[in-house]
Amino acid sequence: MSADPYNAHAFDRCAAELVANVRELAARGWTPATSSNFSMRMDERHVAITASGGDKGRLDASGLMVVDLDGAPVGTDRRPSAETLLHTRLYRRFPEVGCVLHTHSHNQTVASRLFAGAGHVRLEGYELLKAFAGTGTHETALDLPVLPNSQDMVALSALADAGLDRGPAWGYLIDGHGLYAWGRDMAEARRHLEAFEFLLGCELDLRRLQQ
Ligand SMILES: CSC[C@@H](O)[C@@H](O)C(=O)COP(=O)(O)O
Ligand SMILES: [Zn+2]
Repeated sequence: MSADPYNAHAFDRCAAELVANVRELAARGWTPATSSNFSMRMDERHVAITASGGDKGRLDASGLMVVDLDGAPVGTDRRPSAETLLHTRLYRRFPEVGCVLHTHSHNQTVASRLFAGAGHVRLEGYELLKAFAGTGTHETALDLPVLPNSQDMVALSALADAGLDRGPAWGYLIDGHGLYAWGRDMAEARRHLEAFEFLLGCELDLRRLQQ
């Protein structure tokens, strides 16, 4: 545990935004069985993140804590999300990223299995691609990476980081696991998460209908 001081107001601001949004995402069934984790950047050294375990549909500020960019708890002995390093790696790599959202929806999990062999899901020709920051037309393609799952977060976060060298992305899937999506703030991260969820649902339906 680090004692590195942080601004309590910054934590309260992030906590309020996280609690409201996480509960809404949980109400959609995207966080089954205590799965999923969520974070927001507080400042250049601190991140507010969900503690490990707990029903995300009942999240309140007591289910949130502070970690540094190495994933070490700050000012508490509580256990942060088991997947904290996947969050902090993104905050380290992209100074502009302000929010990381990880969910385990049915669509995300099925798509991660279906497209694991290809290593990505190609999302192409959809109007909703314009939901992704920097995309102004449907006449484009976005490859959502699919990574192999692992319980070794050091290895998995390094793999995710290497995958991002291949091109810009606002998210990745993990095989049999779920989706990570991020953005400059909560509103953008949530827009990206919702767009991925919708587009993955479209891809799954198309495959069913094309059988
Ligand atoms: C309850 S199974 C899901 C977990 O293994 C994990 O993938 C997850 O998303 C939640 O872990 P957590 O440690 O609560 O952040
Ligand atoms: Zn998970």
